[in-house]
Amino acid sequence: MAKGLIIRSTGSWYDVRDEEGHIWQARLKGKFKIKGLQTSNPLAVGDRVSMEIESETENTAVIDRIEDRENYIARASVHKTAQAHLLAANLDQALLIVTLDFPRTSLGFIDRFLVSAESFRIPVTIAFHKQDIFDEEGRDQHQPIMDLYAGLGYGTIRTSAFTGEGIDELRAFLRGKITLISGHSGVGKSTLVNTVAPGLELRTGEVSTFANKGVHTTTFAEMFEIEPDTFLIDTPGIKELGLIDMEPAEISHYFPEMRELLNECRFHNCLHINEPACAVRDAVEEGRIAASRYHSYLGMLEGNDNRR
Ligand SMILES: Nc1nc2c(ncn2[C@@H]2O[C@H](COP(=O)(O)OP(=O)(O)OP(=O)(O)O)[C@@H](O)[C@H]2O)c(=O)[nH]1
Ligand SMILES: [Zn+2]
Repeated sequence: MAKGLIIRSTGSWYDVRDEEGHIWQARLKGKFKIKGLQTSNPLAVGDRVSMEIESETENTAVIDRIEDRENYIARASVHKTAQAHLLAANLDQALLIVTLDFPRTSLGFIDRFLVSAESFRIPVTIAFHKQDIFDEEGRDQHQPIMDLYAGLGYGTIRTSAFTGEGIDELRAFLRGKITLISGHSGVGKSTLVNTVAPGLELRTGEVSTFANKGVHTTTFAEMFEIEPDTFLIDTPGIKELGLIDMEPAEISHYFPEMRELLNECRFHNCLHINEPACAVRDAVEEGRIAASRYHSYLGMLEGNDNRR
């Protein structure tokens, strides 16, 4: 019996890293029931499991137990069934890479990601990348946006793969943790990861997934060990990270600045649109809640998906 961490999933086979760092090819034991969450796939990257070694020579094992998850991320199943598709489990934190230009990441996209992460209880740090591109004025324009998110409890960091700005800080942030890395196409995710972990190719031989520019047809996440006990998760499906089964009245619970006012609205099921005596709308009018955040909120209520 050995304990391990799932670092890769291809559907029915899993790569499981044992405590010595050896990687086994493992399958799930025939009759295996997981209580609780109904998902279209039973296990995901980041799951901690117990396994029985099957063959030392063929390097195979059989998974017979899974430890309770701290958290997980999922997205609506591609086949539109009621079941969610599990993307990854036991994440310590997420790093959202954004660029205020070249290309511009919209605040709506950032807010949507933050709401999803809040719903999955994953703390987020936002990297404002490609700092080298901006002149002094452009750098200054970052500050109110960074202050907004820092004020809401999110980490913020300025980074550049070309000047090295923020790279040491980023390394320290990642050390010893399992981190989900996300950002839309073109923000420089691959470049940043390769700058933070230049030896990644040598260590995993799997870096192609990070650099892969193709259409993401696979929906299986992969975990990269960039240094001992420091893992990055790249989930192909993360761009689809949706507001799974989120009731309209629930969305404001995932805006920290709205959450703390909810008891002050007259109606307990207030949607903060045009109800009387709404504490959230008062806060927006008085500038205590940023207009951009409220705008994102209304967009999510309307089912606007802000994916671009
Ligand atoms: N100026 C500047 N450009 C950068 C920086 N980091 C990455 N880039 C450039 O941004 C472009 C996109 O970088 P990638 O690393 O391929 O971006 P990606 O986010 O992985 O993109 P996808 O693979 O499409 O998801 C490339 O031309 C990079 O050279 C940076 O810090 N500064
Ligand atoms: Zn209200």
